[in-house]
Amino acid sequence: MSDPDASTDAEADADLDADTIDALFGTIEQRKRDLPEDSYTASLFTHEKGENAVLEKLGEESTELILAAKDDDREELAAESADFLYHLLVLLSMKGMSPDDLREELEARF
Ligand SMILES: N=c1c2ncn([C@@H]3O[C@H](COP(=O)(O)OP(=O)(O)OP(=O)(O)O)[C@@H](O)[C@H]3O)c2ncn1[C@@H]1O[C@H](COP(=O)(O)O)[C@@H](O)[C@H]1O
Repeated sequence: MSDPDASTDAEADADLDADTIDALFGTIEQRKRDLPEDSYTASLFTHEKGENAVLEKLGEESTELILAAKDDDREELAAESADFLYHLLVLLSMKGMSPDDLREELEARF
C-alpha cells in the first residue's frame, strides 16, 4: 500500500499552479523525507552540508541581492531573491516550520 503522505515530483509539479511557494516547500519536505542522492536540497539536510551551510547561503544571497538592488539590476534582483527564498524555506523546514508560520506572522501585523 502506498504512503498517502509521500508526495512525488509529479504531484509537486501539479501543485505549481496553485501556489509556487507552497509547491516548492512541498518538494523540500519530500527531499528531507526521502534524501535522494542526486538532490542538492537533500544534501542540505545531511551532515554533507547541514544548517550552517544554509545560514551561510542566506548571508551570501542577501549580500548579492543588496548589490543587485544597488545596481538597479531587476533580473539579478529577482534571481537572488529566489535563491534567498529557497534557502529560507529550507531553513523553515529544518526548524519544523512552514510558509504558514510566515503568513500568520504577516497577517497578524495587519
Ligand atoms: N529553488 C531551488 C534552488 N535555488 C537555489 N538552489 C541551489 O542553491 C545552490 C547555491 O546557490 P549558489 O548561487 O550559491 O550556487 P553555487 O555557487 O554553485 O553554490 P554551491 O553549490 O557551490 O554551494 C546552487 O546549487 C543552486 O542550484 C536551488 N536548488 C533547488 N531548488 C529547487 O528545489 C527543488 C528540489 O531540487 P533538488 O535540490 O535538485 O532536489 C526543485 O524544485 C528546485 O528547483
